[in-house]
Amino acid sequence: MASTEASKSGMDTTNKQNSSSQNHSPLFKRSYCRTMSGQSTAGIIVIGDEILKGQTLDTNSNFLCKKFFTLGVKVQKISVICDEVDAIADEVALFSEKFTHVITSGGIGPTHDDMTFEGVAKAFGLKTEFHPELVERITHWFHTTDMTSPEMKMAKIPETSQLRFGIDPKTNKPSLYPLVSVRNVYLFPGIPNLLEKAFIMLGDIFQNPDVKFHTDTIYIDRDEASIASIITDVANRYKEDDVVIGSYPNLTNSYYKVKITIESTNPNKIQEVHKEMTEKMPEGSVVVYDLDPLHSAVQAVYSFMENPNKDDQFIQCVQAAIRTIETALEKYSLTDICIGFNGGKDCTALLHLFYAVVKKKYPNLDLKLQALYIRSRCRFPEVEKFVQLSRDRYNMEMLHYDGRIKECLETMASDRPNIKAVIMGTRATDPYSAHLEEFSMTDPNWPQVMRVNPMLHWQYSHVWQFIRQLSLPYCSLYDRGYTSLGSMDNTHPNPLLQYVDRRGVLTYKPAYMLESGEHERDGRNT
Ligand SMILES: Cc1cc2nc3c(=O)[nH]c(=O)nc-3n(C[C@H](O)[C@H](O)[C@H](O)COP(=O)(O)OP(=O)(O)OC[C@H]3O[C@@H](n4cnc5c(N)ncnc54)[C@H](O)[C@@H]3O)c2cc1C
Ligand SMILES: NC(=O)C1=CN([C@@H]2O[C@H](COP(=O)(O)OP(=O)(O)OC[C@H]3O[C@@H](n4cnc5c(N)ncnc54)[C@H](O)[C@@H]3O)[C@@H](O)[C@H]2O)C=CC1
Ligand SMILES: [Co+2]
Ligand SMILES: [K+]
Ligand SMILES: [Mg+2]
Repeated sequence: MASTEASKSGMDTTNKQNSSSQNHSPLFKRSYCRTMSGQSTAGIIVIGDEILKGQTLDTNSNFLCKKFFTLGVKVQKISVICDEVDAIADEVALFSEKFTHVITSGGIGPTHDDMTFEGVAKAFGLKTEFHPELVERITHWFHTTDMTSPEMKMAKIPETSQLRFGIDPKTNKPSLYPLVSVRNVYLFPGIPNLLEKAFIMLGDIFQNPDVKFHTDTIYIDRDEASIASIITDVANRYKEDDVVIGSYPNLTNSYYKVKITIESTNPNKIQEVHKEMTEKMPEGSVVVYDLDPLHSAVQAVYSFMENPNKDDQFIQCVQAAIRTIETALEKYSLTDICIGFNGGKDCTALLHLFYAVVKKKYPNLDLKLQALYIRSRCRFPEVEKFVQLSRDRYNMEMLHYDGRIKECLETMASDRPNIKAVIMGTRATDPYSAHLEEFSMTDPNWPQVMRVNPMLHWQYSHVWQFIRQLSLPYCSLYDRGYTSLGSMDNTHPNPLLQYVDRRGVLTYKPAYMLESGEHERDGRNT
């Protein structure tokens, strides 16, 4: 079976062989995007009428780009083409020339519109033929020996194809269905979870064993235009080195406006560029930002416990909050307790504390945290959205109720009698909260649950210090001058944060810039 391409297709092997072997060397110069020496490149061809008709959103190419990035392979181009033999042949021939690896997604199934095998064969001037091993599998699988059946069509692949069976990580056995490749072209099925499974099993064949890629990220809290010359200047100085610098503005993140990425095969180079770039940036513009604060939640939260600084009020408050939550978890099991989460800043800080203390106490927990969310009428859509995002981020089971808090608690008492305690972000400066303690039952004329208030003595500034120090996401309204959230008809941005920006537009500073915490409710009519 394994015949060399030359004899089969009678092609002039010299220049074909050289050129194809030549373009296998990752060093060839005509690549589109900058690559580092030794770096392999890839091209992705998404095949499917359904994509071009907008009926199916292409997720395969994004999945493949993420995977290739971690493998250190530089994806240079993605193209989406229709299920047509000539379109496939042309694109595959071009990509096979230009890139180290070519991935096709789609069109290898049994239906009439699956033409990828014919297309790839045509790209290399090959015929398709029944591959004995695939015939045998398909016969056995679909119980058919009819060579004209649609199923058997999947066994008709380009001559000289290679079959690759990965090891299924779940069963640790060879995968049932092989991946077909022809030269440097790998033909994946279009169905996302089949493509993803196949790639996860086989992706290592694309890894450059001898080159390791390092990436580093710098976050800047200035708009990109104001620092573009610095970035360009540094990038030019390292143009000839094995360094690729990227700049990515982000208009919605609460912590940074530009993310700078530095990629290189040489870790020392990365250090050098990092140092030079950060030194050249404006004073105070480089921010420490944690992309995934949940990942480091336990370590970050419990590092406060090790902080010996006895007279730092903020540290004391955080330590006290951790201890109160730990005590609550001694008294109540996770089914007895829930967190009152209404998307506000206080319970945003509280949720992270609660999450970290629970994770420390129950490291292998797969239980969802229970959260109570009583929705007031005409609530802000931004709050609603943030509550959903937080639910997913912290894997919470939301107990939703609509209406007045007291009634909702009554309803909860009957349909969730297991809830005995609610952890809340109440602070003593909240209305009617001065008398509260860390553990205070609800008032006698209220449904009886234990209110747990770990943040009772936190000041307004402590809440923001905690949130921002840990890069916690928070409701976007707080970046627009809202300092305390009620419903839309009784809340507006805090007048104390108001200012006129350089274009003469009236804007508001973010909530964390409010100096005097006692004015936190100046934006509330009630
Ligand atoms: C579980 C619970 C028990 C209560 N018990 C009493 C009581 O016994 N006597 C009494 O007079 N008042 C009680 N209240 C009402 C409370 O005193 C406040 O009026 C109410 O929490 C709104 O506080 P706030 O406007 O300061 O908002 P926040 O400052 O946002 O409230 C502080 C914390 O309460 C929790 N919380 C507030 N509103 C909600 C909500 N809609 N959904 C989920 N969690 C929320 C959050 O954890 C929040 O961090 C209770 C409220 C709750 C949620
Ligand atoms: N198990 C396996 O690994 C293999 C299975 N097959 C068979 O082939 C058929 C499916 O393979 P193909 O014909 O290649 O699929 P296809 O090209 O027919 O696409 C199938 C469906 O996958 C989705 N899809 C396609 N491209 C996508 C993209 N880029 N992003 C997101 N979604 C996308 C679309 O919903 C499309 O209708 C099935 O019948 C399967 O049994 C064939 C080979 C391998
Ligand atoms: Co198909
Ligand atoms: K199809
Ligand atoms: Mg298709």
